[in-house]
Amino acid sequence: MTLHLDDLRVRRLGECRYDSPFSEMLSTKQTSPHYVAEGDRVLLEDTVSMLAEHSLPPGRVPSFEAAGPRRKIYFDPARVTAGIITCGGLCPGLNNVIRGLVQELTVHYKVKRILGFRNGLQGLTAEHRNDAIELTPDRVRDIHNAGGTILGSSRGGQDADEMVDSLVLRGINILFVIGGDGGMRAATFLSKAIRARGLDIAVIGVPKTIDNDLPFTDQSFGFQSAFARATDFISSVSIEAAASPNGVGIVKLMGRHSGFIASYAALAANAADIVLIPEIPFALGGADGLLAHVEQHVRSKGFVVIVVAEGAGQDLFEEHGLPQHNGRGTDASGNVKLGNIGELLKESITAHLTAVGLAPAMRYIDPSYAVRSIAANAYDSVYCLRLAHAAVHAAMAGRTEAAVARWRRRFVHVPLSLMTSRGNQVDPDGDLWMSVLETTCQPARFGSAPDRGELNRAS
Ligand SMILES: Nc1ncnc2c1ncn2[C@@H]1O[C@H](COP(=O)(O)OP(=O)(O)O)[C@@H](O)[C@H]1O
Ligand SMILES: O=P(O)(O)OC[C@H]1O[C@](O)(COP(=O)(O)O)[C@@H](O)[C@@H]1O
Ligand SMILES: [Mg+2]
Repeated sequence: MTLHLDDLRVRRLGECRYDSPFSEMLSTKQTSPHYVAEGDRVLLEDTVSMLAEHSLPPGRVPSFEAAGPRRKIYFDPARVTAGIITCGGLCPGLNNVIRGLVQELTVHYKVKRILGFRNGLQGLTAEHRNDAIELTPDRVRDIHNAGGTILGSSRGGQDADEMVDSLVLRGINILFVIGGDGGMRAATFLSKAIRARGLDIAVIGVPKTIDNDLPFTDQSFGFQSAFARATDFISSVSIEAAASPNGVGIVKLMGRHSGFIASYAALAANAADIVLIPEIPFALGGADGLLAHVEQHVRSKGFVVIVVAEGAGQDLFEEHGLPQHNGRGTDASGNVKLGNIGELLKESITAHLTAVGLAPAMRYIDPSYAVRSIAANAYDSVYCLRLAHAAVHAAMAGRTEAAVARWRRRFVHVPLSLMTSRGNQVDPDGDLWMSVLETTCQPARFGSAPDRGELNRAS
């Protein structure tokens, strides 16, 4: 997809006429590698060859608006009521973002009223709009020490007009939506309804997901904490598998469409023989299939350790007429329910090894919720705080229908239309997957699984 400068423009509610409380602090700042003045931009691409391909003057090269405080702001802070919602699956750092938003809004911008809507979009329905809680620095002081979200979260759609009514009735001028791909779509959907009514309400997304499946962000917050936790489970399973005759260790990790957690955790633990991710199809049977490789590991090394992302091998259920293992259908948010690949591997590996006289000691764990419900680690805590700062600056400067993200290590504003334009997946031809292959020594393909080109042509 070729992006042009116009695709990267962020919508503004209007001219910034108020002095920012940061204007004094900013008056001495020059544009520098660490501070970008209004008007300067962060490049979309960062290699000379990619830039050269455009053959465009510097002012037309695709670039993002840099995040950060402006000297002039759009909203009069004294009249602002801000709202915050968290939606979708849990992710380490949700409370850190809430805390960062509340602190930045109150301490620096002196915003007096912040409402936390309960349980995701549900909190914006007529039934629940009055359940919102007042968020103050006192209320959020210690919340970053705990996982989860003090506001609660949910899946499932709500009526856009009813949600906009709630924003109007509760006097909201700025809404922060902390959510994943679904949450960013919901923010877009809400923004459109707000725009259709000509309302002066800014909507800013803070992208969250342990799957790291959102585009235009180097890594989503919480991802580091989540894969670090997942690493512990891989280490435990590998110790168990190694200590048992014909040991088979399987760890199933989250990752609906993207195998980032599986790949990073496997690299960090450096104990997996096989990593299976949604981006790379694989075959179970046949001379080069997964089962033959598992058998080979057990025969030569005595045990095998497999890390599998939940979205891997979904084509196997139908292809082999295998039971769906709770798959099929969609959840309340419209996400496809997946077949349980962990159970499928456990059953087929047990059957295969037993049939060849290597009855296995199976050590299978699915630590999914244990991985995503923890508090943010130190790295993510910093990241969440800085994203929260960027989100507040963006909203106060009248940006809307945008998300804040870190892109090529700089904080930027990304139009929601781009955030929801595609997913982010492990590139089978990229350096991350190459590192996985180098570490595990697994083959590039298990069996005669169709290559990606064939799959794309078929769909
Ligand atoms: N296309 C959409 N339009 C409006 N709301 C959506 C859309 N997609 C998802 N949502 C809502 O956004 C919320 C979060 O989505 P979900 O997929 O559950 O989690 P996540 O934000 O983590 O991806 C849910 O309440 C869901 O109903
Ligand atoms: O059981 P739940 O709550 O529906 O969540 C399961 C999903 O949540 C995730 O952890 C994260 O998904 P979202 O970021 O889209 O919420 C997925 O990896 C997983 O498929
Ligand atoms: Mg999602």
